[in-house]
Amino acid sequence: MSKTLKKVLTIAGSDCSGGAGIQADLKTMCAHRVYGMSVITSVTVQNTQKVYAAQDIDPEIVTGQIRAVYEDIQVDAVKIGMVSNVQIIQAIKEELLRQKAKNIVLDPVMISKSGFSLLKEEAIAAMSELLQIADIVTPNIPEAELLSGIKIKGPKEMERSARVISERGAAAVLIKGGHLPGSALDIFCYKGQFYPFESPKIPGKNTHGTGCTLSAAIASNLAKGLMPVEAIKQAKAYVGQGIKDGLAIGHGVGPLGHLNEIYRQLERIEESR
Ligand SMILES: Nc1ncnc2c1ncn2[C@@H]1O[C@H](COP(=O)(O)OP(=O)(O)OP(=O)(O)O)[C@@H](O)[C@H]1O
Ligand SMILES: Cc1ncc(COP(=O)(O)O)c(N)n1
Repeated sequence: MSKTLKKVLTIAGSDCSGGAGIQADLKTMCAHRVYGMSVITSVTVQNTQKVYAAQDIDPEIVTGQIRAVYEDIQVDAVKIGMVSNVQIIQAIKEELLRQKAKNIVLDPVMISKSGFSLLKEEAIAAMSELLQIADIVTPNIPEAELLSGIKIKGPKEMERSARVISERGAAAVLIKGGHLPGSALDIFCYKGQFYPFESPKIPGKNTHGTGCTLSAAIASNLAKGLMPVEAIKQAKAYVGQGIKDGLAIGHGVGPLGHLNEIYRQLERIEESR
């Protein structure tokens, strides 16, 4: 089992309430049956209602965590989430280059759903450093606007914005449309082509960590050998199911239901005994 088990690393911030960040990523990896590992960049103080504070980890400790993992374990894919500041961005870039990391999915996290800045203002420009090493970058609408300088109102601007972000060095760009009215339309720009992924918007308030979950699912699928378009298609379906299975936990924007399919399977096995 351990010989075929794929290993996936998340480099992200901790969400003590379990809905986003490292915690969402590890649950996603678990549900994808890959071995999850984590490098923590920042410890946030948050719940489903609000982010109260964040304590960034020393960049040397971030480097040390990445090195400790890569020196000992073969990593099949890596997802990068909240990176907080310029020094941490540089530390991640240098170490991932040194380790010749492959299958890098970058979720350029900037602002939480509750409006807290998870990336220092001066670090927004430095995000382009990470674009250059990413195989797939997954900005939401406000992040794509900041990275490309294009105001996005619909699919046309999503495509233009994706092209600009590609020109800035990202190998492939998935613009997530969860913040736009209408359906949940994401557009993937890959090797000069556009691939739309559209699904009905699921009503409800369980969308805490949708972006974290999507990027962790894409990384897990890449680790398992899926090609980018299929990896994204399956990851989007996983997020949709997670929103539908959303858990009534907390008083604000609640978490996705990650392992419900596995729980359902276990229940069926128990019932058939
Ligand atoms: N209500 C919804 N129903 C179905 N899919 C959704 C819904 N909201 C978001 N999605 C999908 O979830 C994924 C993440 O999109 P979103 O735009 O919410 O990212 P994000 O803003 O980075 O997330 P987060 O706020 O967690 O950081 C996309 O594939 C998007 O289409
Ligand atoms: C550590 C961490 N990483 C990412 C998010 C974004 O998720 P959301 O936009 O759903 O608040 C978050 N809230 N916390």
